[in-house]
Amino acid sequence: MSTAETVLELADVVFRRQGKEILHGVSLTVRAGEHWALLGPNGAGKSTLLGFCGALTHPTTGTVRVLGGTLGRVELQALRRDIGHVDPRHPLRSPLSIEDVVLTGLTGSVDTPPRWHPTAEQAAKAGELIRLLGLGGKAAERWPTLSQGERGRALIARALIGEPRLLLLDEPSTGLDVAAREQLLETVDLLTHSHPGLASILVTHHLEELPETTTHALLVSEGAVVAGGPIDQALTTATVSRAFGHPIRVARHDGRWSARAARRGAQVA
Ligand SMILES: Nc1ncnc2c1ncn2[C@@H]1O[C@H](COP(=O)(O)OP(=O)(O)OP(=O)(O)O)[C@@H](O)[C@H]1O
Repeated sequence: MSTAETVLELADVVFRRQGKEILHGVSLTVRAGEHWALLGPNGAGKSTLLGFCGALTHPTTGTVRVLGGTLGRVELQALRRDIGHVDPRHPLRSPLSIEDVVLTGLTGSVDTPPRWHPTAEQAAKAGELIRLLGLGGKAAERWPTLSQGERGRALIARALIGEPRLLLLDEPSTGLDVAAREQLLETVDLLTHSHPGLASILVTHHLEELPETTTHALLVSEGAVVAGGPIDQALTTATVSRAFGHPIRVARHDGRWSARAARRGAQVA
């Protein structure tokens, strides 16, 4: 078992809303340096789980410890500063430049607060991250003119500028064409070298959207865990077929995952 520091711990988490039990006792431990995929069909409970990981929601019962603080006992705002949350539905309306968007990661706001100016050090850090995320030379380009892929990478830089210990990526490849998706995945893979202690959780419906550096997976269905742990054990033809309620053949080539329907007559292991 890894001795790396525990970044996130969900213990027997139950979540009820409007008389309906949405999560039925989910447990998960994420340690520094681990890169988790959170996978499951529509309505499985992935976004609800990510809400706990991001210190946004409290469980009905069970405990959630994020970065050493137990939800319900610590100030959520303080915890959130150490969590980088990449939301593809980032609600930006004004024409900020990439540099400005990245700097809003320091103020925790969508727009630049009035009269706020970065220090030289903060501006240099933003520039460094913009280059790391493959947007060098585009720092002054404005949000409305950016492609989906560029926005996605800018949001990762925004999430990283506060030097978080936990990075949450909510369906980061949604809406990207194949080249933009591949660039984004390559960028995520690079983070294992540039930010070695960082832990991450990436939500997706598609195995093809998993970065090669994903180390662990949690497969959920109907509010319960189907499989969880090191990725090679968690993602198999049997577990993925069970989670998605359909015979699906899972394969891994050159570090990348794929899933396709098992054809009638073919045996599913
Ligand atoms: N606040 C709420 N009140 C009532 N039901 C809710 C609430 N939040 C989520 N749900 C329900 O809980 C279930 C899980 O939702 P969740 O959004 O976590 O699933 P998901 O796996 O992220 O789905 P998708 O892949 O479609 O985004 C769904 O049936 C959803 O309708």
